[in-house]
Amino acid sequence: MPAPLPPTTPALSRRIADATRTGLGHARTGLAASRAHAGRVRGHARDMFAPLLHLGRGFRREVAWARTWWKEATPDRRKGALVGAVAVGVLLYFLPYGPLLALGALMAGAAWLGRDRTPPPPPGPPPGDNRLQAIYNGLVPHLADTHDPDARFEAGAAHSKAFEHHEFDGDQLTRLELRYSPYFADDDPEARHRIERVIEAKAGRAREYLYGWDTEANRLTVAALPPLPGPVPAQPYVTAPCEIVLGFTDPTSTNRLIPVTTSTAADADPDPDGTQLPPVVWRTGTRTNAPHLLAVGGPASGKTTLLRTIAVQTLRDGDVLAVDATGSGDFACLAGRAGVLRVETTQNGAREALTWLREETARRAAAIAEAKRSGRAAPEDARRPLCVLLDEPADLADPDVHTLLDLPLRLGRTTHISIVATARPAQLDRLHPGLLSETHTRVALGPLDAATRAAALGSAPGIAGGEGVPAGRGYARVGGGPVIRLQTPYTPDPLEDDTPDADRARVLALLPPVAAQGALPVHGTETEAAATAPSLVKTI
Ligand SMILES: Nc1ncnc2c1ncn2[C@@H]1O[C@H](COP(=O)(O)OP(=O)(O)OP(=O)(O)O)[C@@H](O)[C@H]1O
Repeated sequence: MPAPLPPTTPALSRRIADATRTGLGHARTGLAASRAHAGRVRGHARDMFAPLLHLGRGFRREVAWARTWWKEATPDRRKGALVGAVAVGVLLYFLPYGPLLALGALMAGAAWLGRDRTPPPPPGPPPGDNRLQAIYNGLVPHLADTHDPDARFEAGAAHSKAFEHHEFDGDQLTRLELRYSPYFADDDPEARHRIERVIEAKAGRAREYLYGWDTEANRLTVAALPPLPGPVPAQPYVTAPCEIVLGFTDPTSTNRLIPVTTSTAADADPDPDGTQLPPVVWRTGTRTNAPHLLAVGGPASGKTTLLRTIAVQTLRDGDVLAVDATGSGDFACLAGRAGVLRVETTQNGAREALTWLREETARRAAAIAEAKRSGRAAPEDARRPLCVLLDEPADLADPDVHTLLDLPLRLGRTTHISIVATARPAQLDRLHPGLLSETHTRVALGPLDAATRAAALGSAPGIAGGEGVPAGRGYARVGGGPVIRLQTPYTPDPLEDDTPDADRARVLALLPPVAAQGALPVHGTETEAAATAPSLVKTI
């Protein structure tokens, strides 16, 4: 009698189940490996015997052809063929190498007949065709027009009806030229924006596109823009006096290149030799028609970093007055440096600084006018570049403070005074009208909607798309020129804890030394501001 099986416990059942699972897994893996091996052997055998298989197929076809001919031939033709075959056989028998020649002919015929006769697959649609058709279909609701004599956009039509030229890089659309109905309202920004959004949605939102609207020829050219170089670390730039590098742009947007070092603290492979990049240069002083600048961007879009970039460049041959209406102390690194007249962070301090600025403008204007009257060169202290940094001046509560800016804004060019202001998009409505009308150099940073970007730049950029715009990336419009892309340099606050050491050292090396007469403090309170107010006017 067989011994009774021991009772199964839950642990034992689990072990049995695990063992079964492991066994099954091994069996499955083994089976898959043997299948793969068999497949490989089959493949090798097929390659090795390919000529024989080819000939065999040819012989079969020869036999099949002969059989069909025999079946379909009339008795007379069969007889004729038999006689002919016997005659040829006899002839070959007596001919030197005759049988060998016959065998060769038979094999040549088999080789010919055994060739692969499967027709090549019909050519598929050209690469990117589906994408182009998707763009076309997306545009039909916006561009279909029953009045269009050429009916270029119609539901169900092929994209070639309207798309005249396209270029792809792999499966990425890089260029598209299309024609649209002459009745399309191509001068309406809203209508244009709708078309651009459809194209971006279907061609890929990750890249930026340059739109060229030729309203005379009813033609739209879309060009995908390559990514701009990443942030360039703060460094001294090769520029003329009164030239400020705001950042870098596309090579097609400027005809100038300057040498720069592109490696940052995070780079494992430093780049001591540098490279040449196309700069966005803003000119201040008398030879410009746009001595004032307004930078617009949302929170943490890089506005203050841009102001620091401008400050360190101005301090090479000019003075800086910084008014931080946000009170965040982002310009503390400038305080007390040679050439930095004052760093203000309070409302009272801002009023005093701007009052001094108005008086300084009047003094410079009078000195320059007097010098001109008497036929002398303007005195040095009336010509020294002065850059006034106003971080978010819309936060200055006292409306009278803003009017103090009117004179410096108006006389900035002749008195070598430049005002650089920043604003958040929501502050644009509250900004002093003078700041809007006199700042002809504009910068828009970070992600902004199309309408805000156009309002900030004073003109629609003609470039759209590109998701997730990082801090320091945006657009610039210098002196009413075209809107161009901009990547600002990375000039972080050296006093911030999280600034990498190499970047901190780089920015500190660019700043002038602490002034001999003693550092001016960053005023945290209005009392401190009042206490230091007399030292505001710098004696030159
Ligand atoms: N060009 C740049 N390259 C790399 N990082 C940058 C660049 N510009 C700014 N940043 C980073 O983005 C963050 C925000 O920058 P910043 O303080 O200048 O923005 P902001 O617009 O002044 O912000 P807020 O309006 O909140 O004061 C910082 O960490 C800064 O280091």
